[in-house]
Amino acid sequence: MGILFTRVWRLFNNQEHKVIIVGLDNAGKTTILYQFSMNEVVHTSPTIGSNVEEIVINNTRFLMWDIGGQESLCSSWNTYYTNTEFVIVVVDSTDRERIYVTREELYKMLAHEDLRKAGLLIFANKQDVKECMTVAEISQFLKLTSIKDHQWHIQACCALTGEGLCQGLEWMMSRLKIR
Ligand SMILES: Nc1nc2c(ncn2[C@@H]2O[C@H](COP(=O)(O)OP(=O)(O)OP(=O)(O)O)[C@@H](O)[C@H]2O)c(=O)[nH]1
Ligand SMILES: [Mg+2]
Repeated sequence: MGILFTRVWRLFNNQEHKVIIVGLDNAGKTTILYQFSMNEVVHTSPTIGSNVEEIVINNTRFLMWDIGGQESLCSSWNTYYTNTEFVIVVVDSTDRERIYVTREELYKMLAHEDLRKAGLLIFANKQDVKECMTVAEISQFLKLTSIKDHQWHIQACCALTGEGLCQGLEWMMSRLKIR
């Protein structure tokens, strides 16, 4: 019984958690994905389709899908939703004009049945740029406090330096622990 329990526990603990990284084009999704997987800044070009990487942190495995954010691609985000445990929404904090587009896409996603149980992590990226939107401003624009049916967290970050990314992952790990 003890051995069986241990095996089941390991199996459970070892499972891969599916994460999708979405957001408008140029937000920094691919840069974030490769900061997670290689710990460095890669030269990116607009993603057509998706990139996927396995990220292992303290024995916890995440399978992270970085999905292209160009307007024509947003309508295909839903093909990635099945079994997703976390949605990471990357916001370009310098892009004040399109924050409302992000809000529209965000609420469309949250209403999708396949994401009913998914946790939501918002990265307010490009915090290195002067006069970018703050976390408080983005929270307000996105009306985050109105989200009651999903666990959510917003994290300021800079994908170029990696600042703030670990804190985002830590929040995801903390959500896994309390399940
Ligand atoms: N200043 C600054 N630039 C960043 C930051 N993160 C990403 N970038 C730049 O923003 C541009 C777009 O980054 P990507 O990671 O390709 O953006 P993306 O969200 O994957 O874009 P799509 O694939 O088109 O959806 C690149 O030139 C990055 O170097 C950041 O934190 N600060
Ligand atoms: Mg990309």
